[in-house]
Amino acid sequence: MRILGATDDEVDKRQRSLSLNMSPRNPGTTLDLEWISKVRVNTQAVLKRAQFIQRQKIPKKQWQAAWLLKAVTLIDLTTLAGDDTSSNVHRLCLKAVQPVRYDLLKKIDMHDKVFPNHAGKIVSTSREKQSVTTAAVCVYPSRVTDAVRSLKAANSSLPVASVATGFPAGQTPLETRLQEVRIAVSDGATEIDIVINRMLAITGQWEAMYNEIRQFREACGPAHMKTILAVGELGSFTNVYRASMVAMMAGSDFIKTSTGKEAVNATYPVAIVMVRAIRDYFMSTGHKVGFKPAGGIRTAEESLVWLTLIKEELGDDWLCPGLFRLGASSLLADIERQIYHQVTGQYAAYHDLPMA
Ligand SMILES: O=C[C@H](O)COP(=O)(O)O
Repeated sequence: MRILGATDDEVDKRQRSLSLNMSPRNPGTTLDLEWISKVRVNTQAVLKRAQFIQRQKIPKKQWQAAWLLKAVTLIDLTTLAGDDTSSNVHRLCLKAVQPVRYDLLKKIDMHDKVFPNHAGKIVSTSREKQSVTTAAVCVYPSRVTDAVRSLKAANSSLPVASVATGFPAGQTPLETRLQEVRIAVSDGATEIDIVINRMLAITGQWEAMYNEIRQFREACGPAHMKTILAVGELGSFTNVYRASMVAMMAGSDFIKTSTGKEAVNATYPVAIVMVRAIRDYFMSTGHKVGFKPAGGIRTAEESLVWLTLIKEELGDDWLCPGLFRLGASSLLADIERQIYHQVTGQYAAYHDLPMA
């Protein structure tokens, strides 16, 4: 997988010039159907690469604590349940603002370190001067106002992400899906996680898919758009690559693996295909698109494999909230337990750590 029709010299030259002139958002491009139709993904090569990534050594001791904290700052802390209420969204927001116990951070001298958020700004609460936060909270459109209110009360500028466009199936009329995006933005969401129309991707209607995503991008206005491909329902790696590329050409700021509601969610092989598409798109256009694996990511160890995958495939530039997120509803609890273990040498009981 690489730029079609470009020589190695051209690619090198382009990469050098692009690193000096980056655009913060992806404006998209015209739809290049020739590129899409010529793509073929080598399944064996993808599987081999995914195995290699999984076999990489995981950092130990204080390095592990540092990597785990980094993972925390990249989480879109999510609740997407039918029984979500303003009170569990409030609890989620408080956990996002203070994801790791203050005394644990203090013991590893990380209580006053600052981390840039997706916009390169420093996020902190005035009360505790706590600077380790998650990257964002992610909720259903009806809960956006609750999240905005809770974060404001906590004096936090953390972004609120809203899923939209008939999440998770995307099987509602286009006008309804567009209206859902507009409402979430006007309620205060600054990030919108749209789902693609899988029917269009499965049947190869790339132009129609491109046009829909373009309209979602317009409806998002200034809000950053993450496009969920629901990879477990796309049938093949080649289709995943094609859908990734079409989504980026249509102006997605991020491409995201899954809703968390499909039978197969974020897997390493599918991530390899998506990040190679991101790299090819960057080399061809100069626009950096972010990547968000989501769905079924539960353990601290998995989070370290995800960081390794990004570091190996896209480089350190991508390891920031502006270009990488972990979408997860229950990952943070395990990471905090591991940090507790690193700091105290003991395993935390459930009552030792506040819940999300
Ligand atoms: O977008 C995020 C996903 O819905 C989260 O999935 P999860 O509940 O399996 O962590």
